[in-house]
Amino acid sequence: MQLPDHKTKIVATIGPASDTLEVLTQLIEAGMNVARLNFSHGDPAYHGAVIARIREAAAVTNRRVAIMGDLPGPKMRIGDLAEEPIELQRDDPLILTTDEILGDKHRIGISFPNLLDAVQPGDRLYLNDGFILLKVVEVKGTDIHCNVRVGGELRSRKGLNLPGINLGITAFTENDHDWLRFAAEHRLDAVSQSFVATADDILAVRRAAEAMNYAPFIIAKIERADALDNLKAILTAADGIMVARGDLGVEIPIERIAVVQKQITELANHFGKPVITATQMLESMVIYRRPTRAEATDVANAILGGTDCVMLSAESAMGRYPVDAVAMLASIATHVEPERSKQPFVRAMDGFNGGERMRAVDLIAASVYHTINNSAPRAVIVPTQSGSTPRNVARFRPPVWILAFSPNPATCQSLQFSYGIHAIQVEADRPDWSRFARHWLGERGIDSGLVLLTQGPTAENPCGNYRMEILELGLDAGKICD
Ligand SMILES: Nc1ncnc2c1ncn2[C@@H]1O[C@H](COP(=O)(O)OP(=O)(O)OP(=O)(O)O)[C@@H](O)[C@H]1O
Ligand SMILES: CC(=O)C(=O)O
Ligand SMILES: [K+]
Ligand SMILES: [Mg+2]
Repeated sequence: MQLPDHKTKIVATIGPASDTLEVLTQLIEAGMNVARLNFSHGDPAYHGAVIARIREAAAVTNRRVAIMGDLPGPKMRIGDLAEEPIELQRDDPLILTTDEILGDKHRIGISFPNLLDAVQPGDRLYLNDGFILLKVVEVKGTDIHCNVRVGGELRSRKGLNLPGINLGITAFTENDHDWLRFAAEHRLDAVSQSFVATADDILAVRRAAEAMNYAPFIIAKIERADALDNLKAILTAADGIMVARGDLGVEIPIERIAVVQKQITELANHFGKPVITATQMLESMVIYRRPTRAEATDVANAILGGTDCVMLSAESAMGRYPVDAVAMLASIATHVEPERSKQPFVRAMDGFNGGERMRAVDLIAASVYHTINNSAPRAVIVPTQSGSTPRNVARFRPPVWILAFSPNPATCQSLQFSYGIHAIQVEADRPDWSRFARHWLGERGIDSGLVLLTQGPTAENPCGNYRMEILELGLDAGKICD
């Protein structure tokens, strides 16, 4: 059994640069664990065809790949431009209109009628991830007259952000509902909801999915300021979380991104839920074969800080070097992970020391971690139904792989998001895991050294105790000891 040299998981957005069977196969071989489809771009027919090709590539390479559909949320975008790009200069007048037009450098369409009531003279509007700044001069009829404060190049369908202006809309929109149905029909493993503000936004997705008889792994994308006040509730409601730095870096001052990223990551580690660090990780690789020093360092710092996944957006969706970008993430992770300090362990335990009693699963996870540090086992085997026990162990970032044995295929797919966990689907839950594990390892030629095994109560064995076993392999060849 050959596992990768790195344990950080890799999410890659699939787009025109990467949607062929050939490139998808190469992305998987380079280390892509999760393929992200951004439903803000492309129609259902396009994404349907891409999903089929991702599954084909996974079958060809015999690797597990999860697919995540990114629900756009109430992101405002400009309409199409007659000619692009256009160049906006400082002090230019510019009209944003809710009229349906093909835009030019004087007047640009916006498909969001509420905007007329929400803005007033003096407000700041940002285009294209904050690169272009407009100031509102006046609102007249269906037009918002603006003045360009910071100019730049603009293309069709780029995003519009209004930091600090409440548009009174919830994250999960009708359009998202349609895309969720698409995700359900294609049995996607995960969906990520954009612009989450509260736990209710996640519950809305979950309830809508339930009504479709669909139970995806749900990722909350943190990209607006309000969400930062509700992080614990959002993490409780969601299955995982994403630091969506593209919009977040416009919605809050860009100077705060580093600290907010660290706080979200620590909290997710504490909750034992996976966290994805996203956007511009290797941005210059859209054009160049090598990343900048700053980008390579950003990826490394995200890993050192405890992220489960690193994500590519434009690099893999529309860049020149999608496969090199995935390989670069894998290589940085391989070099950085062994250098991680023990801090994440201490952090993940924070809060349990202040009087709060540790849960049995935490005690087991902590025991596994201590045992690993003193014995260098070959792997940790964690049978699981929901995936929560292996995630609880993984949050201490042990230096060996956690092999999660699960009879639940959805659980196996969802573990693609978790650092250091390799999921193995088994036929059924069983009362004799240690015997099964020995046999399973033996079949793969693993017949010496130590392997740790954890067990807890299960549906089949509700009275089972929480325990950690130490399997000493090959001590007594030929004799069946268990
Ligand atoms: N399916 C697709 N078809 C065409 N272009 C795509 C597709 N997916 C992504 N892209 C391109 O890659 C760019 C980067 O992807 P990304 O997922 O970051 O989208 P975004 O619109 O910038 O932001 P957000 O993730 O906040 O929606 C997009 O702006 C778009 O130009
Ligand atoms: C990924 C995403 O939506 C963002 O960074 O804004
Ligand atoms: K999106
Ligand atoms: Mg975003």
